Amino acid sequence: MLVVTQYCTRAVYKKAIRTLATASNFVNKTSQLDRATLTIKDGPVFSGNSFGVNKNVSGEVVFTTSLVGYPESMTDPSYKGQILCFTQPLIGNYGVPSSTAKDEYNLLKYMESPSPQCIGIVVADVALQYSHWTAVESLQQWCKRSGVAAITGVDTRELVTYLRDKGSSLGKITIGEEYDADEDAAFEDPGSVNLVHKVTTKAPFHVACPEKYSKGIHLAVLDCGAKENILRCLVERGASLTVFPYNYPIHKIAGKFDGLFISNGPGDPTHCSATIENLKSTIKMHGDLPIFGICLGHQLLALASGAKTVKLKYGNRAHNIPALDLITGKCHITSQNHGYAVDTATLSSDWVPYFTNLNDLSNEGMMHKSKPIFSTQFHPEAKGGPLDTSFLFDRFFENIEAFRKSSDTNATAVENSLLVDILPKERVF
Ligand SMILES: NC(=O)CC[C@H](N)C(=O)O
Repeated sequence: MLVVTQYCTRAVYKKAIRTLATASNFVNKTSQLDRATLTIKDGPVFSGNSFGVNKNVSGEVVFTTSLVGYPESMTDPSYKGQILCFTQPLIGNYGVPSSTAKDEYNLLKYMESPSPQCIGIVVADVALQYSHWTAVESLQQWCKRSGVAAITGVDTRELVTYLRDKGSSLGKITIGEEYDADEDAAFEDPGSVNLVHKVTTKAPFHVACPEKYSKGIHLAVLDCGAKENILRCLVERGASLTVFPYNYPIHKIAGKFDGLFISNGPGDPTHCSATIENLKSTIKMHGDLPIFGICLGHQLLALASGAKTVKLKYGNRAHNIPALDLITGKCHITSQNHGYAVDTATLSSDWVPYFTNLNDLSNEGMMHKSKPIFSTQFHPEAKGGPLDTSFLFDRFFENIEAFRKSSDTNATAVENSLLVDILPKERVF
């Protein structure tokens, strides 16, 4: 109260007092919610309360230690089919922003895709009331409306200690009466199917760069489940984008573009064998083309170059993971969400590792020794935050500028000849 009186005008002080009075009347009524159970396959069972859709779900249970960004994480297509546990104990207190608001590039303003991609969430303490200037609904309303099962009241410390010890596990959220082991249905493993197929655009679409920013650059993007902010990071640097389904024979048309970007996406990268073959051909046929891959894009590029990927014990999902730049010796704080990693020891002699994770020493990136190709395991576009490695997009654009100077491609003419005007302007579901 002292703080309030010291720094406020009388009117603001009165308003603050009213707010405090309301807050003291407020009870987070989670005990009035339906019962729910989180069951880990061959592991512990947690009782709690349901605040999401009234539906039982089953999937891989993973955890993120990020403190903010639950709307961005939940709409990240890389979480497709997973049950996501937040270790930050209070989730929902700033509500959920609009799922449909667009920015000046016709990209989603707040979300990474139009709806949640994880099938369930697990929290210690959901905030049923929220406050934020961008919020249009509560986390509870959003989960109910968009079909996400959600359980609160779980000791997430115990759950995460178990997952770190035993590794990412399959699990189920069941709503209603206490869990009955006899009614056990099969645990679904979303990782056993090609999840990229479910999230990729079904047909090419075009994101135009507004004239005032345009540098006349035209990029091809392979959409394996691209986060909206990745597209924004490319367009706001002056490129228009033609975004292709993940298995499009990109090698056949890559020569018409100023660069190729390969996006993030869900599941095991080895499921995308057509993409891996297409990338192999692209690198062989278009040796000077600048290429940049993020997360799954990095793993696909590594597989195309002959390296191998491995499944991590429990993955890296956080917004504060240190990655050492092996070229400059600088350490960057990075945003991550992945369960697989490239095995550095298997990189072929044409490639060098670019970054290393300073927590578990796993591979965080690679770079071709002579071609303008590099990729990172972490997310330089980082929604939500931190932005430390956004310079990698600038680096990609430096490669693009150098390529444009040395090649005679007229991207604008090619863009027109591809009839991009008649392509859809957003992802095709
Ligand atoms: N964010 C991503 O692109 C994730 C890549 C891959 N699905 C993994 O889990 O490792």
